[in-house]
Amino acid sequence: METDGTDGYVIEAAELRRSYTGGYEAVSGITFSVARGELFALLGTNGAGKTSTVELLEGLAAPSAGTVRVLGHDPYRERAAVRPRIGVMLQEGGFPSDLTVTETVRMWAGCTSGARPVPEALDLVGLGHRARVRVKQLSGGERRRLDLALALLGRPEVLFLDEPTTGLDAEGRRDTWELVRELRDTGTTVLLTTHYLEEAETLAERLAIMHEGRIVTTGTPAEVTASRPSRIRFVLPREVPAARLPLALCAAAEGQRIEIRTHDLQRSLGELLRWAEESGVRLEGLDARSASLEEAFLDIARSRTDAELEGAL
Ligand SMILES: Nc1ncnc2c1ncn2[C@@H]1O[C@H](COP(=O)(O)OP(=O)(O)OP(=O)(O)O)[C@@H](O)[C@H]1O
Repeated sequence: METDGTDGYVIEAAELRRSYTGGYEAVSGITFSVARGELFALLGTNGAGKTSTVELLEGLAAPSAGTVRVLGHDPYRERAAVRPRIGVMLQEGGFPSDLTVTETVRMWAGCTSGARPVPEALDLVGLGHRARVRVKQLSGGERRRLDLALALLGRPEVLFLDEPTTGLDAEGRRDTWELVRELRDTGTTVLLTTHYLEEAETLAERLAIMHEGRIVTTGTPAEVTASRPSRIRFVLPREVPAARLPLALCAAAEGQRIEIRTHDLQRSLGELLRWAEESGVRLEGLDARSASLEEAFLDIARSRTDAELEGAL
């Protein structure tokens, strides 16, 4: 394997910016790095700038400012050095739809150095049984898998997956997760963008959440969720007003529906259950859960918007 000259980081972005014609800045100075063999997820609200960022990393466009290195090279200026070592799964592959699955992969293999045998690539993504089918007859999920087969064809050291499981059913999604994990376990570095927070929570070792062109938070999934509150929800019986809840439990009430947000789930839940027991109150639909990435994400999107609103006043 070639040395990357990067002290273990195979992707490095520093103060990266990207402006489109007309001056709109979609990426506004982001800095992050991905270590060899790491699975890093880039998350964000719609239009946050994820695809614009990934295209810079893939060398499909040049940044308007800042630097990007992939495997120690500038992926735009030194494309010839980088391209054979990366695999790219775009959001929409766009294949000639009259070709069969095998013909499509074979055609792609012709442009890929050291390509895997076609049957191996198809088996990897669970498309072996569809080898003779024309691309136009594939389902949306099967097309996504064909996209993935093409990205994996050259046994890439760095794999870019842009929304890899969009359109896949639950089983297909889990199969793809399994495959992505196997690739990571064999040393492939993976940069993933996704709208599915569960996907990022399950797969990513580290992640960054983007909002309006900036990275708002970054860390391991546990670090990103750690600062967020856990929550307890339940419905009080009609005859018990929310005001009767213990003062220490800071709760939001919508009629009889109660939501408690807490940084000490065990203590708050214990206190609530003791009170309910002593008062003989039944808590309907009781649900207690630790902060998830989804809540962290929503919190970030909301608080940023609130902060911006306050700033604008
Ligand atoms: N070619 C372009 N010209 C002008 N603006 C663009 C272009 N491509 C994207 N944008 C704008 O840049 C911003 C970021 O888009 P981008 O596709 O990178 O976001 P994203 O995070 O990938 O969004 P999504 O999750 O919706 O796919 C958006 O406001 C988008 O409208």
